[in-house]
Amino acid sequence: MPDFQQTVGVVGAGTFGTAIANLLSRRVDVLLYSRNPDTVERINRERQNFGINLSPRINAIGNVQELVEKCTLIFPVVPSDGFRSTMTRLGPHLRPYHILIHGTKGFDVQGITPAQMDEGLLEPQHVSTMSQVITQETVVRRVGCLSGPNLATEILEGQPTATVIGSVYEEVIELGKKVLSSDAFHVFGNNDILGAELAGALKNIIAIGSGILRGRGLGKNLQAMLITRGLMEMARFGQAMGSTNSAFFGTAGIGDLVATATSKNSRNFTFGFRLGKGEKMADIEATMPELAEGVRTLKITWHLANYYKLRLPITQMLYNIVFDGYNIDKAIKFLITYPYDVDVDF
Ligand SMILES: NC(=O)C1=CN([C@@H]2O[C@H](COP(=O)(O)OP(=O)(O)OC[C@H]3O[C@@H](n4cnc5c(N)ncnc54)[C@H](OP(=O)(O)O)[C@@H]3O)[C@@H](O)[C@H]2O)C=CC1
Ligand SMILES: O=C(CO)COP(=O)(O)O
Repeated sequence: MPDFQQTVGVVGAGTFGTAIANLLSRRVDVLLYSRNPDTVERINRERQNFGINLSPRINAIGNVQELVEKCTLIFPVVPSDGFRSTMTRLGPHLRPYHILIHGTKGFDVQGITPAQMDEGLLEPQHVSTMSQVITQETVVRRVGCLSGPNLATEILEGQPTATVIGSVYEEVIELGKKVLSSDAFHVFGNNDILGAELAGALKNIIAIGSGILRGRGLGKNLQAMLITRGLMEMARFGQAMGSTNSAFFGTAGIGDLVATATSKNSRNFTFGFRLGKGEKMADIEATMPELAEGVRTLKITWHLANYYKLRLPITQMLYNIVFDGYNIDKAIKFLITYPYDVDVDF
């Protein structure tokens, strides 16, 4: 069995995968996997990615089998809609001794077509978190997630922040802390992995809403209320999905929500900002090369909330705005006059 302390793998050479690789390289050698041979060749030749110099301890790699044989600890950091296919590619090479800590903030949907989903047929059995996908597609059981205020652009600049590793396995949390912790990166642990994954995915929805408010030129009062009530909706949805509240009130929840819902470096906030400025969804998607996971998460969450018969007025309004072109000012009026009865209701 290879020694995880010598070489750690990262799957996905996007902005967050590169940021994680840079953090890891303070303590261990890193193999950064990209499925694109040109990306592998370029990174190894230029020793840069996204304009950031890479540590000499990072090497790009395009061979899955070699990656898995050389690394027992691997961080998959690919978008949620490519996560399952990535796991099916890694699956045949992975062994029970491997440990996977993913950094993906979104949901997987399987067993239902997009048209069936639009007909309202989505049920919980169709939706998985990334840790569930790992255990469905591979023999790996020691799984964790990274979740927290981790805007990749800031991490790549060397700015300090914190994260939480969610895992039911203490050894996964301890190992993650060991390889990632530094004076620029504080690592917490939480045994509620489901809560940490849900919080990381759901805050992207609220970040879109916050961007919309900024795009409309609205101020901090309303943004603060959106974040406050948005957090309540996240926690309520989490309860319906079976998680505790703890992750929502920590680093993975309110921590990441504040960062993502207030930063122009967030793709989700930017997506909302442009909607708020009056741009159409199709135009934004066509001109925004980066990924806004929250759009996909919003659709899945709205359908599941309907299944659970949850009343999530912010999620409802955002769904109407994003997918049905509902008038933003009417949506804001609806929320301001919504008959919320109590301030804190859980
Ligand atoms: N960026 C951020 O600030 C943060 C992002 N995250 C989360 O991390 C995840 C990745 O985000 P980010 O790195 O920003 O995204 P990017 O779009 O920057 O990069 C995604 C990477 O994943 C690879 N990829 C895409 N689809 C697949 C696939 N089907 N199979 C294998 N590889 C694939 C891409 O490879 P290729 O170049 O070959 O297409 C690319 O290298 C998201 O879920 C995001 O929410 C979490 C915290 C912070
Ligand atoms: O999850 C993130 C920060 O923690 C990144 O947010 P965006 O995907 O909106 O850029």
